[in-house]
Amino acid sequence: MVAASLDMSLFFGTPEQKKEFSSQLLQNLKTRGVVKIRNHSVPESDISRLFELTRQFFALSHEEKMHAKHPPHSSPSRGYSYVGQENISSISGFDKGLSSGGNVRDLKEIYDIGSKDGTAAPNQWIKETSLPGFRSFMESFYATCFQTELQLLEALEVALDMPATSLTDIHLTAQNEFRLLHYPAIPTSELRDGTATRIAEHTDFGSITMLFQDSTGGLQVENQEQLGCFHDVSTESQNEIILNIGDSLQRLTNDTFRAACHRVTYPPSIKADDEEIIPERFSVAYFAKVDRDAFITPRKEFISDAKPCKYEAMTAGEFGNMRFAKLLGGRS
Ligand SMILES: O=C(O)CCC(=O)C(=O)O
Ligand SMILES: [Fe+2]
Repeated sequence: MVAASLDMSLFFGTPEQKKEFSSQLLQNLKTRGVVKIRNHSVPESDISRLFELTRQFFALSHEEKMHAKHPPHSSPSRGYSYVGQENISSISGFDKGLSSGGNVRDLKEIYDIGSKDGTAAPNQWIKETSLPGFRSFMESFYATCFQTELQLLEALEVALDMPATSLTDIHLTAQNEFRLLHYPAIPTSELRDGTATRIAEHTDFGSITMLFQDSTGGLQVENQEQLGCFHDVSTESQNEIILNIGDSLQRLTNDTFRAACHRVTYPPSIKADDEEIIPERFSVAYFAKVDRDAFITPRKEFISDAKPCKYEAMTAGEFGNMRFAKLLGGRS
């Protein structure tokens, strides 16, 4: 099953078109777990610059990147983590009541950025001279993504029949996370015995994730109508946004739709038995988060006698801290 591609210009059209886009969005997230979006409000020129700077960032020397190193106890994540430092298998199955995915190494290096006004944890920057313009571009790209995030949340309010602004109102402090990812080129043999992967199976834990990926391939998402079955999410153009929901929105809607499990492994064109080099891959994930002091408890419109409340009261901040504690436990 392939991920559908939706035209977001409908959202900006007539009220009927907006409704049509919104219900297609929800339907696809419910069944396929992920949807691709084109004609959204992030300018193509910004996405080109984003990939250019992401490549340049990871091409810097280890010392230059370590100038912005992830502080040992930073929660949420901030700054640079080299290959092997963060292994997401420590939180595989986290909110699904499953045991973790064991001790699988992720062969990725990452750089995490939060809001520039955030109080949760300070951003960590490389020297301006290492990559001139990097910081100012990333700060402004964060703000651009925030506007698109609010539009997508509005579309979900429409599709879910929620009161207007009920989702956007709990996202106004923009305490989001923004992650640059680089998966270095590796021989297929590195992934063969299952002790290492590019990124292990997991769900995201914010409300929605907007992902940008290059054309390398390897991203897979669990089919929501056939759990346990993963399908490839290829990309026609790096300008598409790949959208999935996270645990917080699953909780808020009392499982009306579920956070889809996803992972990155071999690109579809390469098989485990081939003796080949898997090319390097770049992606950027923008994780929209519910405001830290807002509750992610199921809202009353999603609770009924037939569908009792599944989750206890908890703020987004408390939920995030729980999850980061687990992730920090898996760091080397
Ligand atoms: O690199 C990708 O395409 C996915 C990254 C991801 O799932 C994450 O960072 O949560
Ligand atoms: Fe993810």
